[in-house]
Amino acid sequence: MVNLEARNVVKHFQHDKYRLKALGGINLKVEDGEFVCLVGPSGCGKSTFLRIVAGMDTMDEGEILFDGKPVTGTGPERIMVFQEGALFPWLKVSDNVEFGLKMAGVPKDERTEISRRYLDMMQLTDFADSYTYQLSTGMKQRVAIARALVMDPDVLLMDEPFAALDAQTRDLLLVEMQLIWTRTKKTILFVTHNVSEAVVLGSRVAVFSGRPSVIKKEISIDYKRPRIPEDGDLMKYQQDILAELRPEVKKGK
Ligand SMILES: Nc1ncnc2c1ncn2[C@@H]1O[C@H](COP(=O)(O)OP(=O)(O)OP(=O)(O)O)[C@@H](O)[C@H]1O
Repeated sequence: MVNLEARNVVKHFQHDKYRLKALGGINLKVEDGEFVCLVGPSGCGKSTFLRIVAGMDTMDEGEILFDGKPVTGTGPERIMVFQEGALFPWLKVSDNVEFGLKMAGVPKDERTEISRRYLDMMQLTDFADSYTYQLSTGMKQRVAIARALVMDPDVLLMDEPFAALDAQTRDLLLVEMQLIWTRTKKTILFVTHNVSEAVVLGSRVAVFSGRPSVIKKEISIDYKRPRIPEDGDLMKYQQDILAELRPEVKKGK
């Protein structure tokens, strides 16, 4: 079943006197429980598109449908996972994870039970009472993911969440992310500039063209999980994506 659909999404930005057309008509259908990675040249509008899907930014033309209904703003069914920097340093890890539930008026006992479950899933139980500044970057990123997951959204929107991580931590999180997806069956839209990351995570990869961007090609990754970046059989998919991407990056230069 399709639960998220972008129809001809167009977005301009004003730069002094120049009106920049960022999104040139994005069309994308995402089935319930799919993991779709968005790749494209720098500045093509991936983050802009994700913000529009989240309801945090508006579009000039087109529409986003969730379960067939137009999206008109933010909603609890679509949650953006912010970078680890968006955590609250004055709150303990458990309170960071519970924050959205508290805002939603969920009673303390229930909040604690839910956050314990996700802290366990993210292997953070021993750090529940620590402050976020006492954690490594990878651990903070896991807190940020747990904070989104506790809200039990249908759709998780992730904008380059692993970009600031060292290679080893990223490899661990790539495996964890696949386990989380398998366990929770969430629909995930994941922006990355890293093609290897996209083929490891995605059940499908959508390649954006240069600005004004459209989705140039969608590539299904039908391959067993959990996947690791070193798996040589994934190279074929990477090459297909890079063949689409290279001319777009060159055009932009
Ligand atoms: N608030 C804004 N005001 C003006 N222009 C903007 C704004 N946000 C984005 N843009 C422009 O829109 C285009 C798309 O930006 P966006 O950040 O969505 O691209 P991206 O594909 O996510 O890039 P990257 O991969 O480098 O993060 C860029 O040319 C950028 O300059």
